Amino acid sequence: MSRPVPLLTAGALTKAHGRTTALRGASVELYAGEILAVTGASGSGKSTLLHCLSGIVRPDAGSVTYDGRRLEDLPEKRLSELRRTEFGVVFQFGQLIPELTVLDNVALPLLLTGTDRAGARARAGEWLERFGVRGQEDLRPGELSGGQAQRAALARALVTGPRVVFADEPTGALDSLAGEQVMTALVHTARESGTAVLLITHDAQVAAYADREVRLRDGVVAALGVTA
Ligand SMILES: Nc1ncnc2c1ncn2[C@@H]1O[C@H](COP(=O)(O)OP(=O)(O)OP(=O)(O)O)[C@@H](O)[C@H]1O
Repeated sequence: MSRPVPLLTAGALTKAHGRTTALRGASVELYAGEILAVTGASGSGKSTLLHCLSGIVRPDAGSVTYDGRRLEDLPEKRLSELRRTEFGVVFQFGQLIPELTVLDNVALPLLLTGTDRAGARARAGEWLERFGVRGQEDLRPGELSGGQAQRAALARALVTGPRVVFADEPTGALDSLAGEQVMTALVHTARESGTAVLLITHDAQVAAYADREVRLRDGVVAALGVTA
């Protein structure tokens, strides 16, 4: 049987932030529908790798290929469009927009991709319900618990039906019960919709939700292993 083609590939990425070199030739492959954990010590380059893979940051050298397209060859406008339609992102602190209601936060990515307001709000409501955030649609994010806010952030990341979700320490600010609820919701929905997840974590319990794990050490991928 021929090997499947990765959906997203980082090839020998290097990236420096001023005088600090965060990535020194990191290579990784993400396959369609898989959940890949990227682990490693603080400062090993995990977030920088995620930013390069998701097209938020351009690497100094090396290549990122998504579905046959090299991100570095895309003009900024095409790259933004691709990020809006194909990628979803969740950070450690959900980064919901504080001035908008929870419902409008989740509806926003749909509005940005051309869905009409009524349709976007209806779909956002369905996704919030799916993530167990009920009856809080009209609150501001600051009025939610940490776990509810992260589940709303997941709804926002998944509402457009992306093929890849990038999750940077999505449970890092939560207690273990809320963290488990967030991970269960993320894994369940990703499996159901065939969405690939690149999950950054330093927590072995969180990494255990993944199909596969890669470990970064000093900006390179140090080891490959199967966790499940
Ligand atoms: N914007 C920046 N400006 C300067 N240095 C940075 C910047 N972002 C990251 N770095 C440095 O690059 C290195 C890698 O950082 P990165 O955030 O990618 O690692 P990480 O593994 O995600 O760390 P953590 O687990 O602590 O979030 C670190 O030494 C960090 O201090």
